Amino acid sequence: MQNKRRPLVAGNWKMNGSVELAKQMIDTLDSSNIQNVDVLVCPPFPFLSEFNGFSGSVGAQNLSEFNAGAHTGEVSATMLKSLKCDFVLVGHSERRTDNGESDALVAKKVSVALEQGLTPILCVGEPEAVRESGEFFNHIQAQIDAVVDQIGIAKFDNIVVAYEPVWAIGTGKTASPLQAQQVHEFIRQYLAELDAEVAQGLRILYGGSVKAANANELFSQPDVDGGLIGGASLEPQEFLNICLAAKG
Ligand SMILES: O=C[C@H](O)COP(=O)(O)O
Repeated sequence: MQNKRRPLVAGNWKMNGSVELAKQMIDTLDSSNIQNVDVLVCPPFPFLSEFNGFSGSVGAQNLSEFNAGAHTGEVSATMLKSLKCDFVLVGHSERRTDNGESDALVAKKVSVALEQGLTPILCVGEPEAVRESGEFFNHIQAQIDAVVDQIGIAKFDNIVVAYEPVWAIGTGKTASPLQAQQVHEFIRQYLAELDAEVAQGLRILYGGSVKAANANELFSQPDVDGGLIGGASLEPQEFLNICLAAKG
């Protein structure tokens, strides 16, 4: 039987990179013949087509909640599919902050991605003040509830969740393996109350200052199924080393 929780390592380039970096990344990853890990690169929209023929997967960093029409500057799920995307990040904290994406909008985007056959990577996580207040489980639960209400628990079979504590993103301040495990376990147990089988098969990635040097310890936690990598995914060899750390 296929391992539904096969490790996944996703690189989120954010608003960085170039055609040249795409070529270097593909060369490095394709020549490494990585086994037993799903590798995903999420470059900015203009570089998606550079990944045609890449041995791993390609994904987008965002999608529109609309399918087509007069929505200037938006990119639809159908367009992403035509560019061979399999995945799309939804609700990254930078979009929640910079673009005011609400839990409800994020839930709608997850639904649209699924309808068009994309696998959404639902990003959740608490800001520093929420962590310090001790209310982080409630914060994450609300982010997840919005999506459960929109799509139902059964469709979590076709999504990936990424836990990214906002205070750990791009700060060099990684969550400890214990802190990551604690939240991942919470997410899985919370969803297991709705459907144990779906929760057991759900991939939950950790994101926030992951590097090759700390990846192994984070990925060894029982409920951590890989990573969502920002800064370190811009360096081909470093990203490859993180992918290799996920294969167990
Ligand atoms: O999507 C990736 C995350 O925001 C993590 O970014 P980072 O690895 O630069 O901290």
